[in-house]
Amino acid sequence: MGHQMHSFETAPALAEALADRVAAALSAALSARGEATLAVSGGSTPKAFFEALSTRDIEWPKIKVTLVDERFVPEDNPRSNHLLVKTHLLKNAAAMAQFVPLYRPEATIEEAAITASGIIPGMTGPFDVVILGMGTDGHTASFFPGGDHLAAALDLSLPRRVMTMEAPGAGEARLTLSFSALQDAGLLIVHIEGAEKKSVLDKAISGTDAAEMPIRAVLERAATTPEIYWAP
Ligand SMILES: O=C1O[C@H](COP(=O)(O)O)[C@@H](O)[C@H](O)[C@H]1O
Repeated sequence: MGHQMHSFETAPALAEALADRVAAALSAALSARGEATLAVSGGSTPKAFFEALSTRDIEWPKIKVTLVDERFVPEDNPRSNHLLVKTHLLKNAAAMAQFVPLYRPEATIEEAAITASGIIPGMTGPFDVVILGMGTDGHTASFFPGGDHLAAALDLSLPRRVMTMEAPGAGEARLTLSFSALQDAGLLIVHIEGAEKKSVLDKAISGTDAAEMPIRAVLERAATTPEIYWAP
């Protein structure tokens, strides 16, 4: 399996181009089916892209947005990916989107994963668009090296679902979509920025062990060819 590389001179140029690309993919899905689904990542990288996408003139009320992963913390926690999306994406035209959070206020994270699996979009068929990030440890979504459920999360024979993940480098316990739910998106993007992440990506490309660098599962085994958007 290969990948397609899109390199930009600046992060703002990447944000605008990626917003155009995602908006076009969502519009195409809306024309075909009357609805569209988008799963986005958290972290610090997507902020400018979210801001740009929020201004695109598409039929946001018909678009369901969710997260590829989330910490098991409520929306008002500063480390919540929901808070990030609310602050930077669900505004301007995109304020009308249907956001479906991964976090559920259940007593345990296991119960939250079961509840979320029954509610969030993308559990019965491919997402129209998935935006992945990547950490400098090679994690993507909450597929962390050393994660307690990493093997199951990457197992394509297992159904689409929301899973729990704990790992030494993850901080809080996490909720994550399974790889089976992400890898066949109509448009599969890996969005990374900076020289350090480029060298992490190069290292990932030069090896095969997904347990060491889970982003390799995306690069090697995704049904949809991943498109990497990178700027220094
Ligand atoms: O923990 C996470 O980190 C990755 C990468 O985040 P960044 O801050 O380095 O951009 C992100 O893709 C993931 O959604 C998030 O939960």
